[in-house]
Amino acid sequence: MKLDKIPATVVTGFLGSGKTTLLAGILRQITGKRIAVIVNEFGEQDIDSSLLRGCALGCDEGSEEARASAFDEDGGIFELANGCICCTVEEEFLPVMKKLVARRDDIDHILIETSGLALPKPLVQAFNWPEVRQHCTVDAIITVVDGPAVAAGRYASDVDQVEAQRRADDSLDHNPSLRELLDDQLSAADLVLVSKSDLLSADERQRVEALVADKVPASVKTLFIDPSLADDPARLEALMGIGAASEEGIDRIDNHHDRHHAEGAHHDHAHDHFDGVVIRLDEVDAEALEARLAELLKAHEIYRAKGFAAIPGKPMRRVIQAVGERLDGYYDRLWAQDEPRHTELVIIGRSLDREALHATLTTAETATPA
Ligand SMILES: Nc1nc2c(ncn2[C@@H]2O[C@H](COP(=O)(O)OP(=O)(O)OP(=O)(O)O)[C@@H](O)[C@H]2O)c(=O)[nH]1
Repeated sequence: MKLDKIPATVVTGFLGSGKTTLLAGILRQITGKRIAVIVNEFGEQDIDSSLLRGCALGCDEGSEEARASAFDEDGGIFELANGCICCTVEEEFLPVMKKLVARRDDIDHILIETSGLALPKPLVQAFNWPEVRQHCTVDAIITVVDGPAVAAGRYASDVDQVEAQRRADDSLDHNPSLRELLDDQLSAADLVLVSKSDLLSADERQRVEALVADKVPASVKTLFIDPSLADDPARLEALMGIGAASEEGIDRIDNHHDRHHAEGAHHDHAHDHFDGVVIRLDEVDAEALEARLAELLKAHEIYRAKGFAAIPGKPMRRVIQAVGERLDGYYDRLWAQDEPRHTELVIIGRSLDREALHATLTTAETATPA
């Protein structure tokens, strides 16, 4: 039986901002991970779920069996089509989460795409319900911002779309303006992805960057993405926090970093370049580690940190994950008898200085290695 919690990534962002494109890219690329997807259609008649369907739990042939055993009826995609997810948390979202919790041995990660009109906070609060909290954890709230729409000032003025959607569905209790929605979605964000950066000029990019920076704290980072990100599974997976706390995930990032630097890689993608480093430490003080991580998240261009820690006197290892202002830790499993008790963290970001990060984190170690 699984002792660790299933991480859930919430992807929010306004209508048409690129949430489904991002999720479909992830589901197409990621292999060997069993991913359940909750998608909140809200008046769109199945479009998003049909795009995603067939990709959940992997698109490759090898996953067919896993799909059949884990999600007989639904293929891994759970549609919440009866209204905006934040207005129907109790009736719609919780029952699906309970269903997933019951099948937790078959699920590695949950991806949730909210409707473009949803306010993410009520959804996140639902993770505090006892049945859900015990087995699931919010990995990150990722807010997708439509770069060209923000650059063109559409969020400030175009309230008509919201009105039209609201009239189309009685269960939408709130009536936010686009500006309010953007503010709310940004204030909940642990990480902001600005989509369609391939369509932005340098000036527009700066405008969007300034607008977002004005609304999020220093720890919450903004990354510009375009469709080419979908061709880069290692970094896409790392960015989304999928599998990064596993030994295998850590090795992949480590190898990718070393190869990348050995090749002196040059990227001219429209999306921001980002990379991962692995930090290895001995036993650490849990509080000190979290405090050091919080400092680093503010001071460096870190998109997320994930891994596990050995805490003195604790027979179980502690999973650590940090993104934006979200810093979580929980004990997931016993250290095996022949397993060395050590701490390993993957840090994903831009222009990362491994030595500097190590120098800060090593102060959380409780004993100097022999
Ligand atoms: N040029 C460009 N187009 C993009 C990008 N991401 C998404 N799109 C396009 O933007 C449109 C909307 O994308 P979706 O992924 O459906 O957006 P969404 O946020 O899921 O939309 P809703 O489900 O309506 O809320 C589609 O036509 C995509 O092909 C991008 O990075 N660059």
